[in-house]
Amino acid sequence: MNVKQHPDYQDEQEWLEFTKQYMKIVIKASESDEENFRENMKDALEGIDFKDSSFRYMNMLTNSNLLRRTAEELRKLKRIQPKPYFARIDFKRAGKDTEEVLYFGKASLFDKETQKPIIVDWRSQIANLYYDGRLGEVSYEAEGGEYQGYLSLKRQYVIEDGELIDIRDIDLTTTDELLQKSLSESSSNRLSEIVATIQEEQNEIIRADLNKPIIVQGAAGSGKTTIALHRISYFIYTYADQFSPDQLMILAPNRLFIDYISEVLPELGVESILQTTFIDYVSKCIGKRMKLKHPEEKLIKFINGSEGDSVRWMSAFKGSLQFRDIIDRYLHDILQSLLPKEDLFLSKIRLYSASKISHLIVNEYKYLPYYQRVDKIKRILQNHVRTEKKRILEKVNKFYEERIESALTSHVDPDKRRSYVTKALDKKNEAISDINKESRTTVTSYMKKFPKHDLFYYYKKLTTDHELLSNYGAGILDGEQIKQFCQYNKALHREGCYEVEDLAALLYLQSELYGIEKHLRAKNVVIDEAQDYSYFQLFALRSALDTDMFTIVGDLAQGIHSYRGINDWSIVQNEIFPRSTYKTLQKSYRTTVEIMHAANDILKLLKLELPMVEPVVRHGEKPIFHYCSSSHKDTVKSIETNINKLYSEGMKTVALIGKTNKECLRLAKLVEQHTKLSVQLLKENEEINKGDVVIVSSHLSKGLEFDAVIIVALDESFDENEINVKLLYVSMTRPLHRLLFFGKNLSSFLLDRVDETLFEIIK
Ligand SMILES: Nc1ncnc2c1ncn2[C@@H]1O[C@H](COP(=O)(O)OP(=O)(O)OP(=O)(O)O)[C@@H](O)[C@H]1O
Repeated sequence: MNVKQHPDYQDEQEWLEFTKQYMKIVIKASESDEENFRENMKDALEGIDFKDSSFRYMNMLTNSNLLRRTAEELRKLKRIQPKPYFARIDFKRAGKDTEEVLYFGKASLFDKETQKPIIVDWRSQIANLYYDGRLGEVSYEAEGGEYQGYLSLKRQYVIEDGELIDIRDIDLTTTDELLQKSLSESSSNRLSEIVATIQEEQNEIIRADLNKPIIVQGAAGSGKTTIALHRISYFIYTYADQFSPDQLMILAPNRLFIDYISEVLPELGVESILQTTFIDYVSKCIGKRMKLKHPEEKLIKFINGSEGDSVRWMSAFKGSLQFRDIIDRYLHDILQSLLPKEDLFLSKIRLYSASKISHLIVNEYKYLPYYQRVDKIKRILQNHVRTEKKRILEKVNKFYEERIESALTSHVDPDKRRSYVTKALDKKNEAISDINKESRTTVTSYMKKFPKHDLFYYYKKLTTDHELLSNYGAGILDGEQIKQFCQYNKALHREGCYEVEDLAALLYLQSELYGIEKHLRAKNVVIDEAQDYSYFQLFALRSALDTDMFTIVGDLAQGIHSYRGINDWSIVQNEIFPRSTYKTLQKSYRTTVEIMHAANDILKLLKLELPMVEPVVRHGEKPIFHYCSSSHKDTVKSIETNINKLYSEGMKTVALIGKTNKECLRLAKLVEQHTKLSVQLLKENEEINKGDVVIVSSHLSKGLEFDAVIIVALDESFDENEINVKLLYVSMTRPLHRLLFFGKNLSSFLLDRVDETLFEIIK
């Protein structure tokens, strides 16, 4: 239907014009306010000097705050100007006669005179009425109360560059057309905000109790990444007064992924939030350089089946909560080693007993990391010595003064008297000088007796010292395991290396022994692709950050690091985040029904206890299998022809996925040699170039999406084992619209195990 045929077109057009005009006025006013505040600040700054009155200083601060707020407001309004709102509801509150008409957008705008909303922020409580999806009797919660009413209209708009393009009314029978439209659009390599089409089950997660951790098991393409980012936006909006965005942290699998999500954050009003990877974060916390083995090395060996079972269990063990238990036993003994055996003396007077100091370390300063407790003890002893020194000196003074006084008044021979007094004076001076000298060194030499080792010393000792590990590992590891573990770690240390699996323990030890700097202790954390974390990694993060305010999203079916990662969310919930809410997302929004059905058949091979993924109804072509020709040159030429065809059909982003980097490297060389395609061989720390055909390994493609994907197996097939199946499943769930395979046989992609009606074959 043409938008002009909509019965309310005229009214809607007028409202849009009014909103645009009003925004213009507000923007203009804010710009001139901004200018004024800037001028005021300049004046205040010019006049200010260090002796200046607090009035001028306050004036400058006020203006700078106002300037910041106005600038923020301006930025927000300018950002939403081309699309001021995306939806409307008509809602009659119970007991009221008139209906409220509310327009929802990405920021709020109020009529300055009446204080009535012109645009309501999508993150406000009342917006739930729009997202919850029902017409009729409804209710929503706000500020602790529940509000009832009647929802008579839910309407969506397509507005582009301030022009009203489409109006869609949603009733109980029509499906969400806007969602269908937005899903059928092509991707530009970047995630986008979805505020207009957030679905009910997604809305529940975005707005789930912000004071509790949440764990989300979501199918590939169910919107985990997207909604995690929307939850951050909602958090910032809700807690604008209590939290500043720099107290929030997103942990992503690699820099490529950070780049991929980073564009959508400003769109959601989320700025200056820490985005990092677990490896980078732990390195910063430790604050010392360490050589880390490239995590892919081990993964590749597992993919190729060339890594033995012993490495598998050790990798899993380093990420397990049993390893944490061993470290806890070890920490207990480290604490004991920090307790002094001797008392502290000054001039033979006992100032502090060892038991009192131990009591302070073990009980009073329990809230501090071990070595910070020791530092605190040092400060306390220094203060104590300072005050005690005065007292002791007074006592010494008094002692000699009394002696001298009585000598002076005695009747002994004057010469003897003189000699006695001189000696007494000398003794006094000597004693004073000794006390002064000793007071300067006593604490330092006392503190020297405390062992002082660094993090790596402690960790290395635990992981390579057979006797130590046998002691702490009793009941957890058997003799053979202890031997293997020590040998394996000794070999690593000989290379001067650590591996990713060591980082959980290192982070935990760092936080328990030395502490984490304040600016690194985020108050709220989002972890994406969390299935690749180990239990100990999550525990160490929670413990180091001293908060359980985590949003954890992941998909066990994509757990390609499951040899060391999570395979059961209930353990995470019960043992690490007991306050958490657990949610699942089974609907996939990314890909078509045809592609999802084929991917589901692959997923079945995993025998995981996860339900099959339900695609949102959007049809497309079946996946197509192409036989590779006997010459690689002809194969890549055929790939080129297919890619050009995909472009001509409107696909904007195309990726070639190979199983490993080695396969991709080979493919990239062949493509560059024999075709005219412009390609980018994607690396972990790179940005995606728009317009290039991306060549990416299956494990790195995790989390990304493209309009069309061609999975290629020149030399490396996907075998039927857990890790290969997961990599194939990840690769197959990357496309939005089209999926092609190029391989020697159907079995290269386990398609011989897939229902043959679900894909086509081209010879
Ligand atoms: N409610 C929605 N409206 C429109 N698009 C949506 C919606 N939910 C998800 N999408 C789209 O679906 C795609 C998949 O989303 P996202 O990447 O967040 O999923 P994911 O669960 O993190 O996937 P994966 O685990 O496969 O990486 C994205 O293109 C996203 O924009």
